Amino acid sequence: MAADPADPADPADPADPADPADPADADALLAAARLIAGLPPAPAVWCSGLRKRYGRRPAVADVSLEVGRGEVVGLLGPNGAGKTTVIKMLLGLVRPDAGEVLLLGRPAADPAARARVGYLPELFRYQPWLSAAEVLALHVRLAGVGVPAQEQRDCLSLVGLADRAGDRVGGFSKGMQQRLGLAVALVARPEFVVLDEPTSALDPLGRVDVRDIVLALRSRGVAVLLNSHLIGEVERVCDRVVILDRGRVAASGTLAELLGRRELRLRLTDLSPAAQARLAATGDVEKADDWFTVALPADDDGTAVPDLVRDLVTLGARVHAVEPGRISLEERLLGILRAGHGGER
Ligand SMILES: Nc1ncnc2c1ncn2[C@@H]1O[C@H](COP(=O)(O)OP(=O)(O)OP(=O)(O)O)[C@@H](O)[C@H]1O
Repeated sequence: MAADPADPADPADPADPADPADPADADALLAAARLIAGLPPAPAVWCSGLRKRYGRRPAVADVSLEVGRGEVVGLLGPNGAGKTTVIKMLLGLVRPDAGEVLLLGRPAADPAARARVGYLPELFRYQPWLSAAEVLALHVRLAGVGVPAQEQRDCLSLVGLADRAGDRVGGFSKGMQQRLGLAVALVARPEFVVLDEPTSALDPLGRVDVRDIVLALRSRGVAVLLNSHLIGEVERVCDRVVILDRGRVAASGTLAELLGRRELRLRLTDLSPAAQARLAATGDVEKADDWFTVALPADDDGTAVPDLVRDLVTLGARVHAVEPGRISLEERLLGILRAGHGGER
């Protein structure tokens, strides 16, 4: 007989709650609890199909991404690409028009999730009448976390503000305010840290400090989402990169995936016109003395290099050296953005 979901006594009724006093239900509850405890923790953040429009202008057209626990992900893209808007939607600060977000496995607006997130916004101003130490203490209270005073002082030392703890924030330089913002993002022992342009006002030493801080966070299993125009910074610290362009994900992947073995350097002599044409047919070629750098096709299935070398030799070229070249993230980023704009930028 089919189960009757309307019958409260029917065990198949999904609305009939488990009774912990019933040994069968208690065993099932225990098994479910063990199953859940054994699951890996939810990603630091996950989103799918995010969209946001301001008036008639789409700021974010369709963005899906994930930051795993202990992972450092870089967000790159030109001005106005939608990076800050995505960040704000991930943190429940801007309501998406469409799409879903899970922050540490919970809805983005859930205070329990937000209390475990550290955020350095792109634009911020702290209360100018408070001292740096008071600003930190205030944020610790807002996060509802007990952080001892010594740990708060350590946090100010970490960002290089130990000797300015008692000074009013109103008298801080831009870089010092940014350092304080970083301390605020870190002080409540977050599991996920979002840094929106954390080094825009920092001197070179400050930038190195931020890099070290991000790497230290990762080594403690803290996930980081880093939005920065400093591509070298992203390249040095990020495990993965998401490139946004006009509100969409233009590319994403690990640095190895994005940069890959997409170029080949060859030292060649006795290059006939036919061999030169064969080289040019592979991809863009740059020449410096006897060295040729050729871009490999993005869809290379592993045959491009052996086929090229075989053909060059057949066409009479002398092949002295063949080595993989690695383009920089900056070159890759520009290539992706130019391709997306039909080469008009
Ligand atoms: N509050 C807002 N009201 C109206 N338009 C907005 C608002 N916030 C963002 N936008 C628009 O949304 C688009 C994306 O902006 P966003 O700040 O997310 O870009 P971004 O990639 O962070 O840029 P940048 O690198 O310059 O900081 C832009 O066209 C911007 O003008």
